[in-house]
Amino acid sequence: MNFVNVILPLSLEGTFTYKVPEELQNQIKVGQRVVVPFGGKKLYTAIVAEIHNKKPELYTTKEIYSLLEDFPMITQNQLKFWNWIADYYMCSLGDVYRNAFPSALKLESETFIRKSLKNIPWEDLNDKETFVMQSLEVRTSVNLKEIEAFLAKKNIIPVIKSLFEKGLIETDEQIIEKYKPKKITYLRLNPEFDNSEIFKKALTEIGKAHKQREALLIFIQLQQQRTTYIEKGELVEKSSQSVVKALIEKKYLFEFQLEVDRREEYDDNIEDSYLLSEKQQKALKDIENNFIKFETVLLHGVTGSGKTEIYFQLIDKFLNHKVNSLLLLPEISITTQLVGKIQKRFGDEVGIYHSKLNPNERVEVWKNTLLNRHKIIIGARSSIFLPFQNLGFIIVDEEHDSSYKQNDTRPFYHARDCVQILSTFFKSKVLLGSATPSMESYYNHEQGKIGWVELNERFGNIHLPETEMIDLKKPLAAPNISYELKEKISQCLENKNQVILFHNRRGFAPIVECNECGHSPGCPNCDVSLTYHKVTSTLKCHYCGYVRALPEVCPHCHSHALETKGIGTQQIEEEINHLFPEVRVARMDVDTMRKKHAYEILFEKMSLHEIDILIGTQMVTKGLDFDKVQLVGVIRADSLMNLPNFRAEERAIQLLTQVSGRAGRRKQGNVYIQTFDPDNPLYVFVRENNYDLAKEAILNERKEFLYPPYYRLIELTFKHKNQGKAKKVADYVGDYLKHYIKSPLLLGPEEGMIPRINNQFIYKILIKQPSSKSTRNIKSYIKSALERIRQIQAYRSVKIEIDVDPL
Ligand SMILES: Nc1ncnc2c1ncn2[C@@H]1O[C@H](COP(=O)(O)OP(=O)(O)OP(=O)(O)O)[C@@H](O)[C@H]1O
Ligand SMILES: [Zn+2]
Repeated sequence: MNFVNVILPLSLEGTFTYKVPEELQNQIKVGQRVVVPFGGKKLYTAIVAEIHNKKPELYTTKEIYSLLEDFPMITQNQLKFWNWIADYYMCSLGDVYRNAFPSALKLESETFIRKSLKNIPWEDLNDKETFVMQSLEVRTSVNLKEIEAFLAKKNIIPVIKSLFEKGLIETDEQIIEKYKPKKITYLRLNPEFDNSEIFKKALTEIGKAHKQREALLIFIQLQQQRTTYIEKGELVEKSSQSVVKALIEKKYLFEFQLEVDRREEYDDNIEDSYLLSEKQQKALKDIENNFIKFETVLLHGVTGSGKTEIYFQLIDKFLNHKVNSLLLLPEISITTQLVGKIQKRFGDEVGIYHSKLNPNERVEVWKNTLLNRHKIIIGARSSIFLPFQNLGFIIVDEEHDSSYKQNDTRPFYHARDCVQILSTFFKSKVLLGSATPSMESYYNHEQGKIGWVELNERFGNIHLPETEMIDLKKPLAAPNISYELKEKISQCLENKNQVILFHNRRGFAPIVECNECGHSPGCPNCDVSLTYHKVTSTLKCHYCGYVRALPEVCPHCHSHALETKGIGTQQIEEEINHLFPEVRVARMDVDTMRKKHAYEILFEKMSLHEIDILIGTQMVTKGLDFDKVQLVGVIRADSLMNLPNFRAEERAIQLLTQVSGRAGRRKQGNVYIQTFDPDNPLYVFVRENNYDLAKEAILNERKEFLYPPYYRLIELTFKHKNQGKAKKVADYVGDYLKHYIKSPLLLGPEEGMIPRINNQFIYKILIKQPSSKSTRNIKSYIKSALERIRQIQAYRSVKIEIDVDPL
């Protein structure tokens, strides 16, 4: 067994073979981290995927440099899971590795150079070479990135090469471990002082240094009281930095360091579980019965029905059988109320994993999971990648939520769907929960693949809120607030209750337009209009981040007739402040929630009733559970329906149902939906709380127009800064695929909905396939089309992304 195949953190197909040096042969295991050279002098951290003795015939193998630890960081199950993801989502194993593994554990290679021992013949060097050698006079070693500061990038390699050939420098690869364990400094007494004679003598030697003597006595006292080590910080606090330093210098005390967990211990009281209501009890029983027959069960429980409590009791039952659980939540909910609730119940058994953790905290949760220290993991979508031990139960809360799909970096996976595979490795049970289940889950239920449990009553037998439509064509109290809504808000506030208002656009106004010439300032990098942010008096692009000051005159015709069109949350806030000057208003959107702990502060204020009206984007629709929210208002429902996406209606109904669900969770509440089109049949479903009927309508349409869940989609995106090139490659692939896939199932290539983002022109191809069929063939056609593209030099620079099951 002297070869290994490893996974490199690169977007390259397959694994790579290396030779194992003799001294490592007995130590190497699958799943371990190793350092390997790749592509010239670069070093990477790779993961061992396979150990074998098949010597590659076509090339000579390089050797592994070193092992990073003597145990596997990746489990066998994870390797299987990574392979499945790479295969299904059509990306490389390296893409999965890069995304699934904590960044702090992936070492980075940087080439360093240092001076050799040879004398420097300064007069023979050209000025570029002189620069480099001078920098090495002041520092022993410099990396190539730093040289970019004084030499043009393209010159660096030739200059370094020449100095190298002259024997003046040596290159030197250094690996930088990014993960820094947290260390605490402790103190101990000089062991010689165990002998009381020596100790007495030492005390006299301290002489007049009273403070030192005092500190030493405090230390001894502490040590007698404790079974643990004494932290240096504690003694410093009781005495002073300089005194402790002196004691260490005089060798009365010795310092030493230990690694500790960054995870803070939960030291509050543990709460008992609640008594379930009759309905909850029944739902729980139904779920358990369904698990006898099905691996996956969906709990369809209306908003406020107490699904969380049912999750906890199931987790508890699994825990009693020594089985671990994973609770997945949409990204936003993770920073909110549920985390506190689960910690109150399960204390230190819980590990939390999400994107707001810093890299070191991520490593710790990873290691603790590997060591089976967390019996329960609560996390956002990326937590499916943790090295689980003994995972027996997985819950996907709000399973319909689109944040389970990763859409910014490869792999473009959907956590809910991946969980179905993950569970087969562990033979675990999966519970999906939602008040507004996805069409995919309905379909799976129809197909007999998953069990289904209904919980159609709110906890405490409280009625779901009463919903009314308000016609925006009637006179208005403010540009976007009807008299009726204003009146209802006043009443709600008079009764000392709280209000949530939902609008799906952030900023002040999506468009600034000139009334003279019709010009609307757009983003220079993208084909979109800039959004006006009044607070900062700027125009921002929500796609690439471009920002400019609001121009005083029209950039096109120089008139002063610039006006804002459309509305954003900032504008609603302004109108509300104007209508209710005495009232405490807060806004919740990406712009206000950027700071760390912004959510916690806002939720605290909401629970303490220090906020009367909360205005926000989609963020306010998810999971919030505040006793005093009696009124929910939707500013403009039409803007949800009119999005050009086949999922627009499904999403609109889900959003309206979810946001309505924030109202009246302790006592029946009210929902007011403002719209220009109150007769739209979709609103009937929302008003009557009839999600089942809505789902029928949506599913019929999906079937007719060949969309999910009846058809699977694969979307190809072509991007290039040269429009012609992007189009050419898209056409080439389209023509190739036409041989195998016929018209209604192959759409495009066509321009992206936004034809240019961040200076990249975009073309798209959409492929459909009946869900009953495997996508294997389609995927192989796509692969061979892309292989052909890679053969053509001129086309290689076009970026091609494959999105399997796009949302
Ligand atoms: N058995 C119980 N005893 C006491 N309180 C309960 C019980 N079950 C639920 N509750 C309370 O009822 C409220 C609603 O429950 P929960 O937040 O779990 O609803 P949900 O089904 O998750 O709703 P949503 O889908 O709207 O998020 C919570 O404040 C919860 O603490
Ligand atoms: Zn832009």
